[in-house]
Amino acid sequence: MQSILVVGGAGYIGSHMVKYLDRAGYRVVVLDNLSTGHADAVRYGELIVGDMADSELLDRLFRSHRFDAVMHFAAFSLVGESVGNPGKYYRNNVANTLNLLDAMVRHQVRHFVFSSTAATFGEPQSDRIDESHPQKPINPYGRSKLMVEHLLADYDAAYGLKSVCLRYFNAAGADPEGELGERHNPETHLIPLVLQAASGRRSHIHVFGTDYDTPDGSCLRDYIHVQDLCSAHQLALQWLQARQQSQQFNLGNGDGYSVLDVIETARTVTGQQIPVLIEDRRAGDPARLIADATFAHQHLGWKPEYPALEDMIAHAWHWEQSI
Ligand SMILES: NC(=O)c1ccc[n+]([C@@H]2O[C@H](COP(=O)([O-])OP(=O)(O)OC[C@H]3O[C@@H](n4cnc5c(N)ncnc54)[C@H](O)[C@@H]3O)[C@@H](O)[C@H]2O)c1
Ligand SMILES: O=c1ccn([C@@H]2O[C@H](COP(=O)(O)OP(=O)(O)O[C@H]3O[C@H](CO)[C@@H](O)[C@H](O)[C@H]3O)[C@@H](O)[C@H]2O)c(=O)[nH]1
Repeated sequence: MQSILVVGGAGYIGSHMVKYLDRAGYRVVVLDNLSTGHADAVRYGELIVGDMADSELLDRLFRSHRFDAVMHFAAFSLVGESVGNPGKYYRNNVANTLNLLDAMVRHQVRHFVFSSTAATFGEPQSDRIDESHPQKPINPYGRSKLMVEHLLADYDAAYGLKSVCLRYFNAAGADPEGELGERHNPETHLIPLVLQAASGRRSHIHVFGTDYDTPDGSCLRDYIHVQDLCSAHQLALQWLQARQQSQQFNLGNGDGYSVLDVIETARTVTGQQIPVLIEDRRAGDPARLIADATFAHQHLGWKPEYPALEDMIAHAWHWEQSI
């Protein structure tokens, strides 16, 4: 049985990954400092509460377990916040990740799956973004993730640490079985906020900008179901172990939905009024981010199970009503 260390496994995407790995027959250990995650989101495997900045803890952890690979979800990940507080992002996302990688090198764990992001690309120069698209991030969050991509290339060359960087577009939805979902506090992501407005937990949803160069003036994003991210991670790990080659993959569905499209779809799914207030643009937001994930389809054999925005919103709505 393979043993995987999931760093950040108490968070939104990480907790779904832990369940997915457990179901797929892996042994899972989670390291999480619970800064944005929840202990009760770790329903499977073992939770160790601690910080990846703590080298002594990492040494103990790597000594007491024989990990076949590390999946790394731990980061701060809010675009707007990163513009106002860049040090927080570079410290946790870059310096602390470096600490984790150094521990892996010390303990000779050679396979690493990294949560990168569409935010490493910046303003797109083509309708859909594939792996050859230039990476020119326009906010500190995107730059922090791109720095890790660069240092992973250097750690492969120097120490033979092989990695897969998965550049997710906008993660959405919840566990189709209803056991897990997105629970950020404060919440800043569009879909959970829209659903809080639908359930009456909020009076309305703000739309950040309707003057972008897009069909309805609001930003376009490519939403990907969290469960489909999980399947991509497992395939990427298998690919890495078979090929022993570092690689980057973009993960999205290739469809751009505007903020107003998301609100309209949520009205249909929930049957609720969702009052809207138009606001100024939010700092650091690119107008459109849409993936070309052909490479992941071809090389990983990845096929999203829930590509429809309606399904993502329906699963998130089920979760919203259960909490
Ligand atoms: N949510 C998205 O749409 C999206 C899109 C692209 C990339 N990503 C990336 O995916 C990853 C997971 O995102 P998420 O939405 O699940 O975020 P999240 O905030 O829900 O989860 C992150 C987890 O990491 C933990 N953590 C943070 N710093 C830590 C540290 N120093 N030591 C130990 N644990 C720490 C947090 O407590 C939390 O449980 C992040 O790296 C994020 O940048 C997310
Ligand atoms: O109350 C809100 C919240 C968001 N938005 C807009 O909705 C879109 C999506 O925003 P959000 O859900 O906050 O996600 P992003 O800022 O696009 O970032 C997500 O998606 C990125 C990849 O595309 C990841 O890297 C980030 O970690 C993840 O937070 C953006 O245009 C926002 O301006 C609103 O209009 N009103």
